[in-house]
Amino acid sequence: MTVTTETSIIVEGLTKAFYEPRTDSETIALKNLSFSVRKGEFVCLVGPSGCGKTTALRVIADLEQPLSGAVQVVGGGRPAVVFQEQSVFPWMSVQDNIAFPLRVRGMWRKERLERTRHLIDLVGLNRFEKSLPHQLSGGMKQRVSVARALAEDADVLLMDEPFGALDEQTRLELQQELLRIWDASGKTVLFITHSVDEALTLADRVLVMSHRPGRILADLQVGFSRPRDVVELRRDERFWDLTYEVWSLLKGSAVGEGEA
Ligand SMILES: Nc1ncnc2c1ncn2[C@@H]1O[C@H](COP(=O)(O)OP(=O)(O)OP(=O)(O)O)[C@@H](O)[C@H]1O
Repeated sequence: MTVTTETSIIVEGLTKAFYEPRTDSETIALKNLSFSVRKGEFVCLVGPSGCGKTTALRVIADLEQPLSGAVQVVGGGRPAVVFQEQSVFPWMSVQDNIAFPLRVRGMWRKERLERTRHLIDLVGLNRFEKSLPHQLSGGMKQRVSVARALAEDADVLLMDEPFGALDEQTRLELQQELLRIWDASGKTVLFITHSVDEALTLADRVLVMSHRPGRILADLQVGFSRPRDVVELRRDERFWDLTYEVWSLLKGSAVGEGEA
């Protein structure tokens, strides 16, 4: 794989297996997975349930060790991660949740307050600074998670089905906001989703994975112009052509086909 100054994430020949001592069995989650992501690119990983998407992301985030292969996040710094389950601290206000990574970094109070205020503004949570998570809707809690990940100020943002548990309308709203934030931030985003629709709405490139053990079936360019309007996009015939293409690939990769 050619590594250039424009490369942000490199995944090469990644294999990961989980051993289950109770049944003395092994699950091969990933086998020889390779791909790369350019700096500032928005890449979505789609694939059937259990194909190893989360495992790949956890290895990239250094939360899991691979059996073989290598991962490199160029430019240093740990990637920030947003998970599907709302990973906010329930006892902390919106403001304190978002400020947490800044506090850990030892940022001075004045600067921390300014930065937190900016992030609250960015994710549209004004008037809710003092609220506790249980007083917020699911969509609002995910806004807090996104803001907290942005507070980490990492170049790479890894997102694992962050909008998966939300209703369609809230999901569309958050997709639009994420695009706006990403446009302004220049961050590299690797975003996992089950939704073909969501992947095509957000990504510059969609990587389609096979059933477990996951490998890349296709690497599709999504050439819609930016900034995108998540609703208007649906008037574009290419959106539906690509939807068909991805679904055909997923349908062609039958369950068990790729099992080791
Ligand atoms: N900690 C673990 N211990 C044992 N097996 C695991 C572990 N984590 C994942 N697996 C197995 O590895 C395979 C891949 O799981 P993974 O969560 O990466 O898939 P996924 O594509 O993210 O699935 P989904 O889309 O449903 O979240 C699955 O068969 C899963 O059961």
